[in-house]
Formats: sequence, C-alpha cells, structure tokens
Amino acid sequence: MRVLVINSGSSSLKYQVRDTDTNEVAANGLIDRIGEGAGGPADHGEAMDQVAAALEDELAQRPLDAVGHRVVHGGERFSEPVLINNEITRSIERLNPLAPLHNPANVLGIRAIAAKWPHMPQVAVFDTAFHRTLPEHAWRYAIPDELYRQYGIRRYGFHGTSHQFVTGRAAELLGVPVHAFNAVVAHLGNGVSLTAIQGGASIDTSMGFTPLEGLVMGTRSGDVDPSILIFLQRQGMSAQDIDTMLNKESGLKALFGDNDMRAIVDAANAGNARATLALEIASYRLAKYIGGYHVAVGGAQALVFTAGIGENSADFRALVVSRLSALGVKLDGAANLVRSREPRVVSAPDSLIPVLVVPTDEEQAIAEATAAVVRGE
Ligand SMILES: Nc1ncnc2c1ncn2[C@@H]1O[C@H](COP(=O)(O)OP(=O)(O)O)[C@@H](O)[C@H]1O
Ligand SMILES: CC(=O)OP(=O)(O)O
Ligand SMILES: [Mg+2]
Repeated sequence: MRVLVINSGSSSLKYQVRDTDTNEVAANGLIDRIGEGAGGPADHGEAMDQVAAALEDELAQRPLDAVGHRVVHGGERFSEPVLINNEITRSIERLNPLAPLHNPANVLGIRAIAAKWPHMPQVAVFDTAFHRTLPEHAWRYAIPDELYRQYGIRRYGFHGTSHQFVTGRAAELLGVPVHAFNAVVAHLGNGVSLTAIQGGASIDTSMGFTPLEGLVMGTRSGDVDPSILIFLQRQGMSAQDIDTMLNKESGLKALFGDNDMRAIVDAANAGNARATLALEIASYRLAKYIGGYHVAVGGAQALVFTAGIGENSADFRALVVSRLSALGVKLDGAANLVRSREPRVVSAPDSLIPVLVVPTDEEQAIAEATAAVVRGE
C-alpha cells in the first residue's frame, strides 16, 4: 500500500511517501518556518499545498492509497490507530488544549488533506496510545480527583509510536518474545522520554499530562518544583510567558545556550564548563529515572537507547551508563563507537543488563499502522 505519512510539529511538517509492502521511501521532505513569515508558508493548509505540489510528479506515476498522521494527543479515548471521519477530527480538536504545540497542527493537516482529496482514507496514529496500558498508580497524580474528572488531568505519556516500535525491535534482537520482554527504553531526541516496559507493554513513562514532564530536553525543562511556577506568576509572569519559558527556553538550551547535542559535546571536550555541567545534569537526571524504571519493571532485560541523541551520541550514552555501575551495567567501548542504522548491542559481555541501540522509525510505524487500519485489520 502507498501511504503518505504526515508528522506535523508546531512550526514544521515532515512528510514521507512509503510503500508498506517493500518498506521503500519513495519521497520525503520537510517544510519549516510555518507561520513565522520570512517566506515560510502562512499556515498548515498552505504547507499541505506545498507538499501536494512537491509530490505532483510522484503521485502522477502512482496515486496514494491512504494518508497516515502522527497525532500527539489521543486523550483517554484513543488506544489504537483509527480511521478518521469528521467526528474523530472534532474529538482530536477537543484535545488541543492538552498539547498546544502539537495537536492544533495535526488537526489542520487532517482538514487540509480532507479538503484537497475528499475521498482519501486518513488514519490517526497517536503518541499516547501505547501508554494506555499504564496502571492507575502510574498515571494518577496526587491531586484532587475533581481535576481528573473535570479536565482529564492525569499522566498520558508520549512518543508511544517510537517506544512501541523500538521495544519490538529490541526483543527481536535479543530473541525474546515481546510479550515476555521487560526493558527500559530511552527516546532521546529534541523531546526526551523514558518508558518502563513490562511484558512488552508500557507500565510507566516520564512524560505526563503534556510532553513537558520528566527529563531534561532540548528546550524543555522536564521536572521542576511546581511551586516555582506559582512563585513566578506572583512575580508578574503571565501563563503564556511561563509556558514559553518552560517549553522553549529551558533544557539544554538554557543550561548551555544551544540545544544541539553535537555542539554541547564538542564544547565540553574543548573544556567549556557550562557544556560539561549541562551534560552532567541531563545524564544524572536520566540515570536516576533508569534506576527507578529498572525497579518498576521488576528487573529490566535491556536498556535501550533510541532517537537522535540515543542513536548517534556515543559520548552521551557513555556518560549515562557510567552512572549505572550500581546496576552492573557496562558498555563495550568499541561497540559503543560503531555507527550503524542497524539495531545492535553496545554493552560489555559481562554487563548485567545488555545495553542496546535501536534506531527508531516513527514514519515506518505510522505507515504500517495506517495500512493495517485501511485494510481493516
Ligand atoms: N551525530 C549526532 N551526534 C550527537 N547528537 C546528534 C547527532 N545527530 C543528531 N543528534 C541530536 O539529536 C537531537 C535531535 O533528535 P531527533 O530525534 O532528530 O529530534 P526530533 O525528532 O525530536 O526533532 C539533537 O539534540 C541533535 O543534536
Ligand atoms: C511529544 C513530543 O515531545 O514530541 P517531539 O519530541 O517530536 O517534540
Ligand atoms: Mg521526535
């Protein structure tokens, strides 16, 4: 089946045309600076027009069978990918306040395709869906129940498509049936999240009500004492200012001045003290969560690294694993330096828990899920 995969961010849109039978990528691209002026498209509708124009020749040769969308927030309703209709689109739209950087763009993308190709089957694949197996003791916050009932305030978790894909690949690499696989999976990209996998299912994850909770990210703070926000509001900062500060001006960008892991590692190696501290904070916070999730899953059979940093930064992996000696985890120095697109083991033979690098592919997972829904599987 020929599927167009759309991954819309707040100001960018990534797309791929994939053949799900051969796993071939026939076309792909990125449109950025949406709504930022300076020659970028005015909105996601205009961005979709650009995608259609860029794909014109490709689609003239062979038309599309379906479009699959990454939708970041599926709330409590969606635990599986779904075929989109108007009611589903409105339901996704009602979740916009819970993922203000991501969901509005997803809805615009869906509506733009429906307007352009009214008969095209469209499928929504949710970041939250894989985490619908979280037990209540993991998803419930210790705040009044009313807030859950009135606003749906609870832990949802994100990056689920990636965590699920990587979990399957990791189990395969180790020759363990996925339903019997316990692991800790670290998705380290611009957004960062850790998931505790038990019996192949997500039982805890570090992102929460929104993709802001948990670990140190590129521009997001992760965990902070919530009373800092109340304090800042009393100092006169608006909700919008606090939101922007925590989502866009924090994390590695605040600690070092740049959120590109390559730049941070290079600066640290050149003796830059801020870069060294940024790496120490990020790796320390991650190591503490890994220890916690090792306990949560009842003993992990693997620690798995994925996404931009997890797949490519041998330095950051080494720094994190150097903090896990209490768990008996050890890297193999040479294996850790190997660059490859294949899933692989990077730990020493005597490491008590194998450490894996497993490249994620959210687009492949979305294309496959889309084809399965359209075929009625
Ligand atoms: N070769 C590399 N070495 C170290 N870090 C890398 C490398 N390539 C990408 N990264 C880091 O990966 C991060 C982006 O990850 P990615 O998964 O592409 O993010 P997203 O999809 O969330 O935008 C950035 O911090 C970038 O610096
Ligand atoms: C949910 C989320 O944080 O996604 P991303 O890492 O793509 O920003
Ligand atoms: Mg990402």
